Amino acid sequence: MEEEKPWALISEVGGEFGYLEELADILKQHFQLVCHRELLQNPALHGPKIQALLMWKYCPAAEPALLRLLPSLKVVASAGVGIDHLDVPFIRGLGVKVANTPGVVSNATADMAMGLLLASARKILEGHQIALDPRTTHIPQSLMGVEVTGSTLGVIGMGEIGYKIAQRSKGFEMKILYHNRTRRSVEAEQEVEASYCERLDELLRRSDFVVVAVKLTSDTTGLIGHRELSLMKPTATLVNISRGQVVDQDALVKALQSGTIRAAALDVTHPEPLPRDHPLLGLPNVLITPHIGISTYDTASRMVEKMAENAAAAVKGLPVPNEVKSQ
Ligand SMILES: O=C(O)[C@H](O)CO
Repeated sequence: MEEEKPWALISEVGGEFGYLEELADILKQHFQLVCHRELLQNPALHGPKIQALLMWKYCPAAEPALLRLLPSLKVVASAGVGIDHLDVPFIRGLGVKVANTPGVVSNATADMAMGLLLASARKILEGHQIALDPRTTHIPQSLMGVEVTGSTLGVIGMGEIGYKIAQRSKGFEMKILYHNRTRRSVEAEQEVEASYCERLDELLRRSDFVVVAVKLTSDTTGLIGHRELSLMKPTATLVNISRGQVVDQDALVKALQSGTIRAAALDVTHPEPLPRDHPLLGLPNVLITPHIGISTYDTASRMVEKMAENAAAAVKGLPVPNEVKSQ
C-alpha cells in the first residue's frame, strides 16, 4: 500500500499571494495540501497534521501565532533566496528547520537587473508610449538616453546574483566595480574583470549605473540614503533588485526630484505595492516593476521544486539541502 503523503500548509492557489495552479501540482507530488484559509477555519482539524509550511514569495510572514497552531511542524520552506520575511531565530527556536532556494533564482534576477538598467538608460517604456500615441509625428528629444556600452557599473553585493549581473555586463563592455563584505577570489574577479572597491563611497562616486544586489539584513537596511545618493554622479542611475528597505525611499525621491541622480529603476519597493499616492510613482525618472525578478515559468518551477525537495527532506529527517541557519 502506498504510504500517505505528509501534510503541508500553503498560502493559497491563485490570487495575489498564491501559487500558480501548475506549481501547486509540483507540491502535490510530495504533499497533501491545506491552505492558510482552511487552517484558520478549522485549526483543531488541520493544525496537528501539518509538517511543512511552504511559503511562496510574498506569502504573509510565518507569524508566531500561526506557527503555534502547528505542533507537528518540522520545516518552513520558503521559495526564493530572501528570508527577510521570516524570523529565523524564532522559528529555529521552536525546533523547526528553515530553508530557502538560492541558486535557482539568480539568472532570472540578474536578467531583470539588466532589463531595468537598459530600459531606464534607453527610455524603452517612454519610447513605447510615444510609439502608441497616434499624435506622434516626430521622436521627441526626451527619448534621448544614456550610453550603456563602455559605461561603469557598480555592483553592491557580489553574491551569486551580483556576480551574474557582472557577467552579463561584461557583454556590454562595461567597466565593473563591486563592493562586498568580503572580497571575491582573484580568479572570480578576473573572470568578469571586476575591480573591488573596499569603500562603498568610491564605487558610488565612480559608477554610471549602481545596482543594489545585497540581501536585506540589519546592516543593509537604509544602506543607500541621502549621503550615498549625493555621492553618485548626477548622470547616474540606481537599479534595485534586492529589497526596498535597502534604499531610503524619502532620500531617493529627493535625489530624483533635485537631479542629484539621473534616474532609478526599481523592482523592489517598501512597501509592495507602493500606495497609489506615493511620490515615487509620480516621478518621470523612475521605472518601477512589481518585484518580478524571479517571475519566469522556468525559474518559478525550479523554485517550487527546490522548496518541495527541502521540505520533503526535513519531514523525512534527512539533511535539508538548503537549510538556513541564521538570518
Ligand atoms: O528573494 C528572492 O528570491 C526574490 O526576491 C523573490 O522573493
